[in-house]
Amino acid sequence: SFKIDSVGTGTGVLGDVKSLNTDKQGNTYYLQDNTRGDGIFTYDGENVHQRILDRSLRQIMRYLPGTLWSDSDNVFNSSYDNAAVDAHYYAGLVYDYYLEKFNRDSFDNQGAAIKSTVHFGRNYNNAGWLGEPLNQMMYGDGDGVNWLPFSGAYDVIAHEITHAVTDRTANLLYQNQSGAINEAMSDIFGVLAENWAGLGPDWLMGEDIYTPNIPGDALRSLADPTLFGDPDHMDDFVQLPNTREGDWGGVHINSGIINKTAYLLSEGGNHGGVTVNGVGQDNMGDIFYRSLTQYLTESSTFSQLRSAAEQSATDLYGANSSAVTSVQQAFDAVGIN
Ligand SMILES: O=C(O)[C@H](CCc1ccccc1)CC1(C(=O)N[C@@H](Cc2c[nH]c3ccccc23)C(=O)O)CCCC1
Ligand SMILES: [Ca+2]
Ligand SMILES: [Ca+2]
Ligand SMILES: [Zn+2]
Repeated sequence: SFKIDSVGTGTGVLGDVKSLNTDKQGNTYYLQDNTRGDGIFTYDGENVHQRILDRSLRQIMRYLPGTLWSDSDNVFNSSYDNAAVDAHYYAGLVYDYYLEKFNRDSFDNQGAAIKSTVHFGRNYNNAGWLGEPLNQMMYGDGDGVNWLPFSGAYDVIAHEITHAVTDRTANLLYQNQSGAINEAMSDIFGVLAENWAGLGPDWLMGEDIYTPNIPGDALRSLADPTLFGDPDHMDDFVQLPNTREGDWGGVHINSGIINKTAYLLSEGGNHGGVTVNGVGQDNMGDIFYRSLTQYLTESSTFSQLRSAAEQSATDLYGANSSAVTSVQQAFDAVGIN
């Protein structure tokens, strides 16, 4: 069927109203945004997680992506709609971020369709990027106490889409130091994208969907990872087994060291006995984006990230630029040589 672009409105997880690019087919409106790349598609998982017996990816694949979200009047204002509204709207904003800031057309730089499944599971307290062969995001509803529906946070959606960018570029192995860099890249561009959209500025991850009854906390902090129990220096690198229980060698924990590095490079500060002269968010983002897309590989270590960032800063600003010095200061400050 040929596409008819329409514009609807919807209410997000936090009760905010926003306009949505939809697709009109007959008298039905779908959460299909035809204005960006090969499209942005949002699906109803219909609580698939509860229907999967063994929770295996093979089982999940039988049910995902679910049903393309449809509505009869192009007004998505029921509570069941909230998670879909934000998944759809924020995915479009993340597409715009990568296109405007890095001239990257979707996560594969070839306009790949961006697909999200919400209502992946009632009380399912997580979200994620499901790589090959699904190549889509999924969002749990959260338990309502510790978590709201995960698509309600722009930085979470930018985090997940950045996993897709990483998969198509450095393809950093999701374990140990390469996995912690993978995680940090998603947190860093999650925060930068949110600040770019004017929905911050903060250096926190997931604050909009984390513990709705407790203000001011978050899943992670890039400015001070230790606020939520993550390390901010190599002296505190956490050795964990490369298992699910060990968070694949602590990828969501040791990412704090790289997150802190990015924060210091951007904002400057004194840490680990070192003074860092900040270069600002845009320049930090350019240095980390160039590292991710031009120099890092599957097995890159923290030390190789330092080399990649120094080379990227040299490429962008010159060998004797203050930016190169700032990169060296930032990595010195967290003890990465
Ligand atoms: O993308 C990621 O890194 C996380 C996806 C984890 C995942 C991996 C493989 C299959 C399924 C899910 C999801 C997010 C995450 O950081 N999850 C952490 C923290 C977390 C979320 N829900 C939890 C429940 C219990 C404990 C920890 C958590 C984790 O999975 O560790 C990213 C932003 C918010 C949720
Ligand atoms: Ca945030
Ligand atoms: Ca909270
Ligand atoms: Zn992640």
